[in-house]
Amino acid sequence: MRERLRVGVVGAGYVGLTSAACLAELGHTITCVDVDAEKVGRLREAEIPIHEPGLPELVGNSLAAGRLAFTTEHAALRDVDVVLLCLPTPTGQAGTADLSAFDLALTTLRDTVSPHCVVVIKSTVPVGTAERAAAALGRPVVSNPEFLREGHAVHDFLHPDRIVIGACDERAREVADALYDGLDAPRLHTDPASAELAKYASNAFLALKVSYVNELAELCERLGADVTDVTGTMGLDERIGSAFLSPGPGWGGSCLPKDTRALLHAAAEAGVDFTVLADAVTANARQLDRVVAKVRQAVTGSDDGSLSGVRLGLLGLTFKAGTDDLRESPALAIAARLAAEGAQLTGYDPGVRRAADLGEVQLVDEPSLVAKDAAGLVLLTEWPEFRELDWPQLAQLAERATVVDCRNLLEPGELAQAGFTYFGLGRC
Ligand SMILES: NC(=O)c1ccc[n+]([C@@H]2O[C@H](COP(=O)([O-])OP(=O)(O)OC[C@H]3O[C@@H](n4cnc5c(N)ncnc54)[C@H](O)[C@@H]3O)[C@@H](O)[C@H]2O)c1
Ligand SMILES: O=c1ccn([C@@H]2O[C@H](COP(=O)(O)OP(=O)(O)O[C@H]3O[C@H](CO)[C@@H](O)[C@H](O)[C@H]3O)[C@@H](O)[C@H]2O)c(=O)[nH]1
Repeated sequence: MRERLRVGVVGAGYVGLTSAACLAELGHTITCVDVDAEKVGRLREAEIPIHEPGLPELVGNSLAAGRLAFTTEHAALRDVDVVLLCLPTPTGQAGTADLSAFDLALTTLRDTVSPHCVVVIKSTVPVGTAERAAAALGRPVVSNPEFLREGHAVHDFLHPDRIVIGACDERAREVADALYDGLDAPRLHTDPASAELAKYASNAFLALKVSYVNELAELCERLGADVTDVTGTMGLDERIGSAFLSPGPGWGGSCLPKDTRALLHAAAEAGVDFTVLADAVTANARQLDRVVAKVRQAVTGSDDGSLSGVRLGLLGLTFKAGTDDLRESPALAIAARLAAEGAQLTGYDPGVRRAADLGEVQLVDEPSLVAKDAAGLVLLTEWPEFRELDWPQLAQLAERATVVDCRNLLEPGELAQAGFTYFGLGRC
């Protein structure tokens, strides 16, 4: 018999909302608290503020079944068996994780939850946070980091590669374990510090992989090799694996940049010179310059040509395909650099409907408007639908039919047939 728990979820963002909906699907009863009253109002109507496949259906079903409720009142957590902390931990001073929202929630919980309630941290937090929280709350606190990817959040939560539970206390560990009854995934039981570090170590390793492949792509260009064939060969080695070997405009999003900064900060504080990670971060910043240099060369035909007044169309603004998240998007960082050089930018992204924080980019709602009179198109996000665009028509609309494909998404031969001069990354 599976244990049904009364679960409190604090924070209704990508992690909190996904956890709440999926745990309700597993049969638990969920009360989800968020300080954002507007968000809570929309969630009560099953209006989902983020783009995550499957999430609207899960939230709608569980709301209707009475297994999921949203509130702004932390007091609603008085009788829950377990509380999941899903609060934001953005970059703070000098690269550390800013724990102010997290600490505020702890203060509120201290006076709210029952003495038997088990507290579980799902936010990504520095090593030692669970121990500090345990002292503040006067009870054991479990570290149970989340590994879901944006755009695949529901799938990743319900089919995780692993579930990590870091606990010092046996009962707390058992309660945290029971949350996931019904999921078929390897479980790793460890101490809170190891669980906390495992999360940062995983994200930092993913960042390393992409920085490696981005620099490799440049080497391929210089040596006349094709990066797709090089990484294709590497990826067939099980020790390397084929994931995270696609060159791009740089890694971004709400997690990899902030988590690498936080881990570097923690390493420095601990007196560890984490050079390989520091270099991966530097390489990622350099990748933005590489892309700008490539666009300049493609559009002006010279390494020092001026982009002033040049009209460029951007395809993709989010940090990757399948999400509406613009946080730390390399596409927007590249746009800012191009705009600083005087380029006039229009942008289209199937995930971005409102003109929010787009800097100098004028958002248009169809790709043909991006191509119209453009001196070049820059593909920055790997939305699959960009492959299916009417490229011959876009070539007609553009002032000059040039495309810089920063995701190696398009078929160079097809683009040439459509009339485009094509530039990819690391392709000969
Ligand atoms: N986004 C991801 O893909 C992802 C994946 C794994 C782990 N994480 C980690 O999970 C944590 C949360 O990330 P996220 O992307 O879900 O954040 P988010 O910004 O999408 O959501 C955080 C939510 O917490 C709410 N909030 C802030 N203070 C609160 C308080 N005192 N009480 C109640 N609610 C409060 C905010 O209003 C917001 O709705 C971070 O530590 C992040 O690093 C994120
Ligand atoms: O081959 C690749 C793979 C990824 N990226 C880029 O790397 C960034 C990160 O991508 P991804 O990891 O899919 O994004 P997130 O949804 O932020 O997920 C990461 O960050 C989450 C928050 O911590 C973790 O839970 C996930 O496991 C971890 O993959 C994006 O800019 C991608 O475009 C590439 O350029 N090439």
